[in-house]
Amino acid sequence: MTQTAAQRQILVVEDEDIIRNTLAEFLEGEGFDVTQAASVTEGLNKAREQDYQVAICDIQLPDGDGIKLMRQMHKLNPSLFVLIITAYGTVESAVDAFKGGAFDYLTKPVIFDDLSNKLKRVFEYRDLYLENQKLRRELEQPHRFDQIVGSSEPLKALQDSIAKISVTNSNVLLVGESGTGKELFARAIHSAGPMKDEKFLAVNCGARPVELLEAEIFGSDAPGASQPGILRISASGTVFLDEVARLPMGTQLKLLRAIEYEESMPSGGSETYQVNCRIITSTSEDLLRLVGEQNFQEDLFYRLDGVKIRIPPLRERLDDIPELVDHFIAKHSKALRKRAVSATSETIRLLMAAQWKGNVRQLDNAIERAVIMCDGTTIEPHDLPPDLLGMGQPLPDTDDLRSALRHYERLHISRVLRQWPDKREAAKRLKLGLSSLYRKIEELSIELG
Ligand SMILES: Nc1ncnc2c1ncn2[C@@H]1O[C@H](COP(=O)(O)OP(=O)(O)OP(=O)(O)O)[C@@H](O)[C@H]1O
Repeated sequence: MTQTAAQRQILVVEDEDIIRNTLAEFLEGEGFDVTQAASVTEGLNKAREQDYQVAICDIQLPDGDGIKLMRQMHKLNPSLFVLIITAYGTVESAVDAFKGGAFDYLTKPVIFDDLSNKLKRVFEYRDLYLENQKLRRELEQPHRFDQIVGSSEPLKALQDSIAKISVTNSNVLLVGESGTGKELFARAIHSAGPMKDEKFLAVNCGARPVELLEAEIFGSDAPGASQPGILRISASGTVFLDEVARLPMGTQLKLLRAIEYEESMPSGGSETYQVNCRIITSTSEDLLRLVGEQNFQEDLFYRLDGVKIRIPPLRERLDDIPELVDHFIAKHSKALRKRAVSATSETIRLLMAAQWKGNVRQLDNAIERAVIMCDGTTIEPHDLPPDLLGMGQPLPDTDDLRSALRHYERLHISRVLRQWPDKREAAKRLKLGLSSLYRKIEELSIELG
């Protein structure tokens, strides 16, 4: 998407006040959103606070050089494009600037026409570059299913499995924590299968009187309570039984029969009917454990477990978060008629450090809230739900100060470690020595993710 000049943010790092102010004035006149910094330290701080699209940096700054600053800013934001300002006639420094990753350079005194042309080029190139990256990501995913967002290695492997299984029309068990996308994957399997034009019918097997549940699944011919039942009306489509472990034991036997003999009987009826559909089941529980506890039929378990797909929790595929965030921002901005278009790198970094016990559904809800709270077009860390990073953790259940301090210490160190998994970096942030950090991890029994 091409942005207008007003949406484009430029950081100008130049120590000479008069040059910096003139540049800023000119750029603002051209419609850019300009932030000024007079040193490496200030420039770096600004780059940490916000993502700029372009930075214009003087090569010589009072506390360091612009090329080093450019390298550090690239680490924070790899899609930042930099124009370096060099003194007139210093070819070597222009070469250094290119080697260091600058897009182009300007010589002092800066000529506005030259600056305008170079900026025009940089933004055109940047749009093409980002578009190209997006296309490349899409091309790298041969089995991409439209609705499934993410390109982490675990998700790619999952998409491969789904692509293979969907064409066979066999029954499938999807195993994954709540909110990982089991229903979404069930729909994807159906839509990529040979019977994609037939019906997809879903039922949640939890919390319902057994008669109602059985009528809904197998049908009922009882007078006054007749129901077709999804196994009967799905014909050769797909039936999705969500949370299959919640089926009562007797109902599980009926399901086993429907799968084994490919036929079923409605309650209160006297004639069997053919079951021709694909049956996709899902569970967030450990079925084998339930079999051990005699809460799940062993035969049904072996039937279902044959073709099983595990959907990894979000914490095992954090690389999907940036794409999911973009996807949910677009979804909610549209629904809420808001202008939010992106999240800052800091926001993404915080999101990647959160625990996500509620998986993708929780991320979806967090972004919805952030889109509502967001004032401008960019989602900032303060727009996120406050309890996301453990700020809303339960209070310690003791009045003893020492235990309470240990409790907070554990929470704080765990949060920093999630955010900075590299222990050296975490120790630096915590202002602890590395060995002290290791000692604390052991003393406080901190689990490492
Ligand atoms: N990879 C993904 N890409 C896009 N949206 C996703 C993805 N995974 C999950 N979602 C979305 O997250 C929400 C939760 O997904 P879904 O209902 O399929 O999860 P579930 O595992 O079936 O949850 P539950 O077990 O609680 O029923 C849905 O809005 C779904 O569209």
